Amino acid sequence: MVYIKVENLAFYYEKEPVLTNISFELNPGDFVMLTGENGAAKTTLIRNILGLLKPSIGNVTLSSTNHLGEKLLVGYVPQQVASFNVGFPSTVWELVSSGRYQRGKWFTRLTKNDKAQVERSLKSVGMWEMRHKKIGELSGGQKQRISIARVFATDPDLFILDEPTTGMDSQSREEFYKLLKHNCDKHGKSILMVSHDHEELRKYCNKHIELVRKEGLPWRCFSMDSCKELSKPHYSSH
Ligand SMILES: Nc1ncnc2c1ncn2[C@@H]1O[C@H](COP(=O)(O)OP(=O)(O)OP(=O)(O)O)[C@@H](O)[C@H]1O
Repeated sequence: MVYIKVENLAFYYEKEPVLTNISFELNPGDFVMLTGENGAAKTTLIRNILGLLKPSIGNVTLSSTNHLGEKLLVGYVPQQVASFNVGFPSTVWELVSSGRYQRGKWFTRLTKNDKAQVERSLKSVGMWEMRHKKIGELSGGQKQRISIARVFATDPDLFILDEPTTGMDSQSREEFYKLLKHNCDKHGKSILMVSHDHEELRKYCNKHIELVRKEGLPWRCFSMDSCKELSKPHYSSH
């Protein structure tokens, strides 16, 4: 089963090419790191996958179902999402709980199950003790963790994370990578993560996509060599 299939993708801003020759697949249980220098179009690639930008050439296909045959749920943490202002009125618990409400059902009460998932999500990013704090009172790194916890609370099948560990210290980063890997190996979750922390992250990932600039390409245009297999994924749906 394939969650994301990218076939010969190229993308142009106006007439300016920034991506060319991108092809890869992401399967259940895959933990994929996406690297490349600043401006290598990593975010642009993610926005093409999410359907926020339309490929200029080629195709991106996102599965409609997960490995259990249910609707595929995608959790996206954009780059530098933690920009809630000082006056943001919600508490940590309220914001993360909002990940459990389904669209159009804002007045439904959280079930016991929902609350347990919110608790697990907050604990997984080390923010349980801070659940009663106002969002505006948190540090940048703490706000970033809350954004991640909210995505965890939705229990997605596919995580698309754009530099999610910005503002985290190295111990928290390592714990976060371990948690993600556990979710891939044990529950068949899939992850596509943009990162500049590739030395550390490569211990946890099973695939690596690097966007590189090749001889003969326009100066802003990046391409990929391969989707390198770093290890075998542990998860098998059979
Ligand atoms: N809306 C836009 N219009 C025109 N050019 C853009 C637009 N957004 C990004 N670009 C350009 O596209 C290129 C890729 O940008 P992108 O943000 O995808 O890179 P990135 O690899 O995610 O960078 P970073 O590591 O710095 O976050 C850059 O040269 C950038 O200036």
